[in-house]
Amino acid sequence: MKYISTRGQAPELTFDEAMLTGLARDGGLYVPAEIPMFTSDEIAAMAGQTYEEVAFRVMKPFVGDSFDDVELRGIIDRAYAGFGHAARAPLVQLNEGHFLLELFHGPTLAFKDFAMQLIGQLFQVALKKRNERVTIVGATSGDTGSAAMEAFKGLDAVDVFILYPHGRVSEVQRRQMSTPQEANVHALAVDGDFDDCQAAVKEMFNDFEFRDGVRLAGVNSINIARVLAQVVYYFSSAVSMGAPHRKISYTVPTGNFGDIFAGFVAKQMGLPIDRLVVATNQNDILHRCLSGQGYHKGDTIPSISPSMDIQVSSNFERALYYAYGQDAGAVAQLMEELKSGGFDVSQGAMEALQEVFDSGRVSEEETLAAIKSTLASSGELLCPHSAVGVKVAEDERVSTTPMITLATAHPAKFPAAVEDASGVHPPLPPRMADLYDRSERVTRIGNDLGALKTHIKGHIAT
Ligand SMILES: Cc1ncc(COP(=O)(O)O)c(C=O)c1O
Ligand SMILES: N[C@@H](CCOP(=O)(O)O)C(=O)O
Repeated sequence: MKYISTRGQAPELTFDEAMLTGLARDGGLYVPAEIPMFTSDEIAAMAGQTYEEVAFRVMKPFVGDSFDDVELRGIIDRAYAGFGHAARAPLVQLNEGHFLLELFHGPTLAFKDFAMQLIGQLFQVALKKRNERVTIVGATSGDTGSAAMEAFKGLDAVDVFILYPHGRVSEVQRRQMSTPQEANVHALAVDGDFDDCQAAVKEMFNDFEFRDGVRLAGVNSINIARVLAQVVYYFSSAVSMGAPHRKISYTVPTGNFGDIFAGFVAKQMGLPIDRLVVATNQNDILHRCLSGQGYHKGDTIPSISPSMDIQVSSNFERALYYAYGQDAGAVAQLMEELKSGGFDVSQGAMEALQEVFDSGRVSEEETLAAIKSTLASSGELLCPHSAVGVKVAEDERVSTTPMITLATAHPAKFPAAVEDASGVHPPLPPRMADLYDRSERVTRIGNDLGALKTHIKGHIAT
């Protein structure tokens, strides 16, 4: 299996090379040169298998020769051993035809753990074989950062620097990033928003002297391995609902478009997904774009679903690549236009996007109301991001196809908003009960690329 850049000017790589490379050297994002397809029989045979077995079958064609079967099975088993639910990603019913896929039973209580725990293991094995070390720099609006620190803390061959927007993550998210005491993980509170953090990471990748000097790697959804690991739970959930003999739709609380892009990949692999519904909060650039208004940046407005406070949605580039018929030149041109504020999507590409994706936007009041009404009607306490998804799913459901909404984080990560909406204070799981007593270690830093690079170079273990 080979991986190619959405902008067409970077070398073709194998799975492990693409994973360790992160951003392509032409500024684009790696995608599989060909998306593998499963037959109906192969999909049907996944029913009743463990999550780990489904992960093996789904990941194997993407991994190719980069890891042998014994290595891959061991990696998958270690990745999910620490999850707090035997099913890993359990489905619960909210009402007739509407189900919730709980993706928050991992070590940091968000869906990011599914991919991050896996790539933590993949990195370890790959770096050991190559006898190399890397510097991971990541941007987070709260959840990627804590998941990355958890997956990579204490590893010899990796230093991790996580940039998060100062004052714009929840207190639990901040403490999850600032309290690990392992010397190889570093939390950097940047004076800016998530888009500033993500832009800084991409600029570091585009500065080849810095990139090669520190041997830069990325674990944001820039990294194709991250996105592919998220394909697995579309398969595990769909087969448990009757796929391939039944179509399923998904609603996905969306920010950087990685999670829903994983759903797009699952659909291309033959999973009978009917609609993929993008649910946004008031930072609704994706909803506006999918409604035909072009992709034009606005200001990021802080919300009660802070992990989705994103304007430049990194993986939308991958969706555009397919919508433009894999025309890398067209994608490169659009990304050039984005630097000056945005672009309009051609009619053909818009039709291709709308053939797969629907979208909806949810206000702050509606998010609070969705938390309250879902608790009353089903007993499920939602985090604000999942509530955005549930609200859009309820609005968008027009067919008899079952709808699965992805519950992307545990309510205890956002206790203030959840309590405000429902009157219920969601407790942290017992293993994290002392989070507020642990000492914090964080560096406050300006939104200044030079200062960030200097800080990182000065704190890498040699
Ligand atoms: C809790 C939560 N929900 C939803 C999202 C949006 O996911 P994506 O960025 O993959 O669109 C994020 C951030 O990634 C998140 O942390
Ligand atoms: N919401 C994310 C933003 C980064 O997304 P990623 O999927 O590209 O890592 C977060 O929680 O950090």
